[in-house]
Amino acid sequence: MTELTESAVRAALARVDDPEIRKPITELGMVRNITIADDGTVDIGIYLTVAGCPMRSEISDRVTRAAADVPGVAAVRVELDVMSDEQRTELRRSLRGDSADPVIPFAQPGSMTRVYAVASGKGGVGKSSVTVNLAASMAARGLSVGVLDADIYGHSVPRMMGTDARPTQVEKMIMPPISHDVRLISIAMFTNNNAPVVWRGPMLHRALQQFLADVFWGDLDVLLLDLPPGTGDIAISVAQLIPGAEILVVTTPQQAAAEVAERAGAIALQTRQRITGVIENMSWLELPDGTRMEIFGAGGGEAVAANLTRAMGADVPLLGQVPLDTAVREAGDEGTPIVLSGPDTPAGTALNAIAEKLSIRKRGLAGMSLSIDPAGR
Ligand SMILES: Nc1ncnc2c1ncn2[C@@H]1O[C@H](COP(=O)(O)OP(=O)(O)OP(=O)(O)O)[C@@H](O)[C@H]1O
Repeated sequence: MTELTESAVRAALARVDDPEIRKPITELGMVRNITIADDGTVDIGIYLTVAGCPMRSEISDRVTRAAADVPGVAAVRVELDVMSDEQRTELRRSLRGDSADPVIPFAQPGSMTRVYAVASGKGGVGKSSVTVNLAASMAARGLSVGVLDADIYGHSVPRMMGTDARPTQVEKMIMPPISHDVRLISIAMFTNNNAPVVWRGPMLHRALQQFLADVFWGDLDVLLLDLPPGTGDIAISVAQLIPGAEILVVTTPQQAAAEVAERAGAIALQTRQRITGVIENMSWLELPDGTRMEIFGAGGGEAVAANLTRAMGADVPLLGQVPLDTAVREAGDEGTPIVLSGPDTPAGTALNAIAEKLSIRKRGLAGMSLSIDPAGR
């Protein structure tokens, strides 16, 4: 029988990731001590990043499971401790580098993250529903995905993703809750009891900047921004803060919605941002006999795509049409997006197909930026 050693237990713990930071706890300085008794009982001391860490029982379970698997271990006891200020500073430094001022990682040259700003001309067209479904679908495809809910007027993303978790703060870093494998930050997480937020342009700009810079997003393949409806200041802020962000326009087939969506897109002309495409939502309702009832008319998405193509002088495709389906709303209310809870429904299929078109990693096989890009950027 092989002898039970501290290094064997440590090797097992190296496979335990912190649930929020998603890096091995051994690399994060979270293992305080490993003590092995003669009878095979292993005592493990673990440093939590903050007292009252919401993940404490999850971390304790993961550590117990990993250690229990080591041959020769008879029992595992985990003692939770909390990092000192110095340890937290050290952790922040190891994750963030030494820079005193947090920077927006997505605005740095060579950033590997594709940033999609989801915009619509008016409210209620399903922008948030589209955002959470694209995010969940891309994450299910193995991409590392984040969502920033910047829709201060109707921050519905946490509910649609089924989480009411609050972010943990380590030093000045905000750890986003993770739901359906998507890292999530919403203004709703920073307000009391869903109180409406009345913020003017400069405050919004500051909030957005903070969420982009202070949140520990990790190495994202894709970040989706759920913007407030309209062509307001926030679209300009996005362009200033992340010049490489691309725009996805969500509209309904209704002509009026199409007109406002176009205005939302027109701002991209001024800010020189790329419009990746148009998504038409609420396109039709499928009746039990299989016929389609076009409740909001027809052709809006096609018209917006054609007009934006003309205005931008570059192809702006209609990426897909998502039918009206009560299952979309129910899935949102229940906190599991339809792409996961009903992937074979017409709406789930349409949203998954759009997500597939957008799931293009910037990073190459060696983690380096490729000089060619299938989407022609
Ligand atoms: N394809 C669809 N079928 C059925 N219901 C839908 C569909 N898309 C969205 N909905 C429902 O419509 C309502 C509005 O959607 P959502 O909140 O996503 O819109 P929004 O454009 O983000 O609105 P706002 O920006 O004003 O908050 C929600 O109740 C949502 O569940």
